[in-house]
Amino acid sequence: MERVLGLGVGPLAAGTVGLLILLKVIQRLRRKQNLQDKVVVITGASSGLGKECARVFHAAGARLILCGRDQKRLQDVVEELRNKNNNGKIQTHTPCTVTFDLSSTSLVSSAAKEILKCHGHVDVLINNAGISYRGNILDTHVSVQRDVMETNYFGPVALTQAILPSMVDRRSGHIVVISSVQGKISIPYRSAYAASKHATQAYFDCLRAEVDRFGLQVSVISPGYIRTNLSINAVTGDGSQYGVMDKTTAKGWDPVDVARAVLKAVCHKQKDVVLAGPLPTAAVYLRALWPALYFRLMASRAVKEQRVKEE
Ligand SMILES: NC(=O)C1=CN([C@@H]2O[C@H](COP(=O)(O)OP(=O)(O)OC[C@H]3O[C@@H](n4cnc5c(N)ncnc54)[C@H](OP(=O)(O)O)[C@@H]3O)[C@@H](O)[C@H]2O)C=CC1
Ligand SMILES: CCCCCCCCCCCCCCCC(=O)OCC(=O)COP(=O)(O)O
Repeated sequence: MERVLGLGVGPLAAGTVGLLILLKVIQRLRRKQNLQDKVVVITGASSGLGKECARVFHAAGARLILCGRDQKRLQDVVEELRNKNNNGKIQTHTPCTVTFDLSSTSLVSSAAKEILKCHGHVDVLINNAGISYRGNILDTHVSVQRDVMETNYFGPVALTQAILPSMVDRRSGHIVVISSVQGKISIPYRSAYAASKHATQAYFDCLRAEVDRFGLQVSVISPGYIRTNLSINAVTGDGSQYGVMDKTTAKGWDPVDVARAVLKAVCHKQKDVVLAGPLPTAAVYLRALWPALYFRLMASRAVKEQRVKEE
């Protein structure tokens, strides 16, 4: 009898599992967004991760609107993409550019009007632009804390809120924000940056819940270190440029891999993605599950880093 049952249940179980996997694959394919001809806005498209996102989304056939503060650098990206050979399978488009400083709310709202004029609507908004910070809280002007918040938090908030009504009207749209592992955990000497990224995480989590009923998507991407000019461009406590390529940044992820992960998050409508190695990922869990130990580790990290600076 057992043998009969064994013979009967084995193939039945295997069949059920196979069917479930097939259903999952079909569900995934149905949910997958095709980017051909989609209107994709990328802030901070002149360098680093934003520029790689421009390459990846352009190759996928998206109609890009590239944003940054420097028209010449944006135009260089446009020229590069215009001259790119595609294999003919995907129709690519020459990107538009919109130049503005994210840290000024009034400039952002007029830029949003310009963005909407390009193609009449936006399918995907990638809030990527940002600036980092290096400094001791004791020596940091409050104005620096505010400035980082303006660029990293209020800028994306203002741009998102200016584009959002048109997405709600169309019952369609995807808002992406590039946060950081530092949107989930704070490490010493990054107060302004970590605070701006924590605020970003909170705001976009609220947004996701509020716009779900209109069929809109929100993705928060939290990368670890990426090989870009972020540390060079970082501000210090007195507002001057840090100007150093940190070892952690130089050894970071290739921005191409992060840009591909952003594309995947859009295609598969992923809500919250952490793109980091085992140690930062473990740190995120430790902060949530055993905060006292995490705080101890961070306090000794702060002392060690201070000692290195003083040597
Ligand atoms: N590199 C890393 O280790 C990590 C980066 N990130 C995040 O990735 C995002 C991209 O940074 P990354 O590519 O690394 O750094 P980069 O310094 O290379 O790029 C930053 C981009 O942001 C734009 N930008 C900066 N300030 C403003 C502003 N006030 N208004 C408009 N645009 C502005 C810059 O454009 P322009 O100067 O031409 O205006 C530039 O294109 C940031 O949000 C960063 O926090 C997250 C985790 C790790
Ligand atoms: C169960 C064992 C857990 C052990 C945890 C030990 C704690 C290790 C701390 C690791 C800290 C990782 C910090 C990662 C920071 C990071 O990746 O930031 C990404 C950025 O945004 C980089 O910006 P920056 O300007 O800081 O270069």
